[in-house]
Amino acid sequence: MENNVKFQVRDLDLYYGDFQALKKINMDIMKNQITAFIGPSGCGKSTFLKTINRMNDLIEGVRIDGTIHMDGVNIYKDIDVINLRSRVGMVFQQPNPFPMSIYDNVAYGPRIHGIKKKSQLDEIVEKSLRQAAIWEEVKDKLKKNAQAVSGGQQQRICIARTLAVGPEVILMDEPTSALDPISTLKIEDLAEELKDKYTIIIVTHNMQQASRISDKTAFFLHGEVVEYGETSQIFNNPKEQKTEDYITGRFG
Ligand SMILES: Nc1ncnc2c1ncn2[C@@H]1O[C@H](COP(=O)(O)OP(=O)(O)OP(=O)(O)O)[C@@H](O)[C@H]1O
Repeated sequence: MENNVKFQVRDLDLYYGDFQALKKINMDIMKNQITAFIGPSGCGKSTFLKTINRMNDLIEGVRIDGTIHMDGVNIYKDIDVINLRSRVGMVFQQPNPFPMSIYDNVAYGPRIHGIKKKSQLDEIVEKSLRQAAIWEEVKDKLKKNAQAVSGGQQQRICIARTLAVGPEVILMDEPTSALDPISTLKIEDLAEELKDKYTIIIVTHNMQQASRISDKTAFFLHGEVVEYGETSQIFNNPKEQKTEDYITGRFG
């Protein structure tokens, strides 16, 4: 396997009971890039994203066939879920800080992983908040409840919480859809900065966002990947008529 491939997805099918939500997905997702998933509502973007850190395993009646390898390791067979989730972090559509202080939110994961020393936690909290481009805004109110700041700030705190456990991959499920335009741009800038160190996969309904920040784009329709390639190619010169129809707004 090429060593710049982070995830190798082969013939992935996912069923919710009788309903097939993903159909024969084949995709190589690259390290240190931003990969965007686009497509109309219900086409399977979030379902696919969640298979990457095995969030669907929690749902009753889900069946998954095919394989996903991360750095050559089968994530459904050869790695436990706890380990996988510490390496593959996730940021959700609605900022979801825990009802506790900003500091405790970011220290939460490291504490679960057994880090107790205050100086070490202080260091991780500051570093993570800095990386999430929110340190300057919250450094004087780390004891404040994380739910009592703006939505855009909450989302960056959630990103810091994800970074604090030292993941390699960040999955983002429509991370800016609940945010105002300025906060959205901050998260987009942040994603671009973070890709030097992380592999980022983002589900977005916002096509400008996908074309602004992603390196590769996958267009999903009815559980299938219609087209996957360089973002500039997908947006400027799509090979498939269905992709063109979607990105030009002819259906959606
Ligand atoms: N827990 C579930 N049980 C049964 N069906 C589900 C479940 N979650 C999703 N689905 C179905 O699977 C399909 C894909 O859903 P998914 O949420 O992955 O789509 P999406 O492309 O992310 O949509 P959106 O853009 O609206 O978030 C949809 O038809 C949805 O109704």
